[in-house]
Amino acid sequence: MMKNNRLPAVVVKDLKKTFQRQQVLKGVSFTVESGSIFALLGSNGAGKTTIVNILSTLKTMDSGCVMINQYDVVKQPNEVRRHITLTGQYTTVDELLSGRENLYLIGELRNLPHKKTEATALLELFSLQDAADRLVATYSGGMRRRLDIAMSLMGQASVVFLDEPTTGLDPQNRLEMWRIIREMAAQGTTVFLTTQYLHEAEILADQIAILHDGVILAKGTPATLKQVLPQGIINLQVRNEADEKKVMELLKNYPLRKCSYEHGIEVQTDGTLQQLEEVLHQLNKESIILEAFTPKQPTIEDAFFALIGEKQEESV
Ligand SMILES: Nc1ncnc2c1ncn2[C@@H]1O[C@H](COP(=O)(O)OP(=O)(O)OP(=O)(O)O)[C@@H](O)[C@H]1O
Repeated sequence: MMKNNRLPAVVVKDLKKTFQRQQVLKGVSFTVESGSIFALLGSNGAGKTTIVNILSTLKTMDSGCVMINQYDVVKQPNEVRRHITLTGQYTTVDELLSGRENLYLIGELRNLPHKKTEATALLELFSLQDAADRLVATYSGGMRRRLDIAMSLMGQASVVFLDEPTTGLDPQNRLEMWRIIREMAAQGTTVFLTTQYLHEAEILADQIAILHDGVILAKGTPATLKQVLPQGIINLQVRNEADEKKVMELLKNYPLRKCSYEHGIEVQTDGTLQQLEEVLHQLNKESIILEAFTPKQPTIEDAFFALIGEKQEESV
């Protein structure tokens, strides 16, 4: 959880980056508190990996300022590298070694004085103690992913970058990864994660930033981000397709979305009783029978689409 009394672990100010002629980052700014979980959300190609690469000194920026634990990524890259770890596609697990041996190997490469104790603690944190001395070739996909992250944590970095840590994992392994991420933060590590799963950001992160079109469109706690939405979302379910078409026409002045279930329509009102009455009145006038009528708790997913929708309308 957040420890507000400490200096921020990551400070990004007006970060800009252009590839060839495409300006991917147009002035990105945000701060990550020490010991918190920060999620960077964005659609495909939004520039999340570019940000992670710049923050972890793998790529250069065009302009702006990035500080990690008070070290400047441009002027003090070696100091920054000592404080961070980047997981994902970059570590390689040796299949012909056991999990423990893989961890020892990294400990030797990094010249760590307490590699055995660290390895044992990480095997336990990542629920790999029982499989510690088995060859990695016998590990499942989820176990390999956990070992991969454990390896990158050897050396006790204080800021961990996790680029889409649960992509491709089954639900059980995803839950296990969530537990590990929470545990890392509870032990004081700052976790910076990118994810394509909005739900994941919602349940894990202390702070979320939504990246779109080269800028941070919104940032805040999951609860604050939900507030960017009008609170009057109602899910309606009608009896058949004909009624569904009628409702779509009758309520066309409201923001509407098809629901994933049959003959379901989501209507956004301003949350006032007056608008709710108006919606019901219009349906009643046309004798449309509702199978179901449910107010809905907005999710981060709704906020994400609402924000991106607004942005696209603005640019039309
Ligand atoms: N080295 C490069 N040369 C040219 N263009 C690049 C380079 N690296 C990234 N890009 C472009 O920058 C944009 C952002 O890429 P980036 O990988 O950062 O996005 P992302 O948000 O991580 O996407 P995804 O979720 O698909 O991984 C993309 O349009 C990509 O094509």
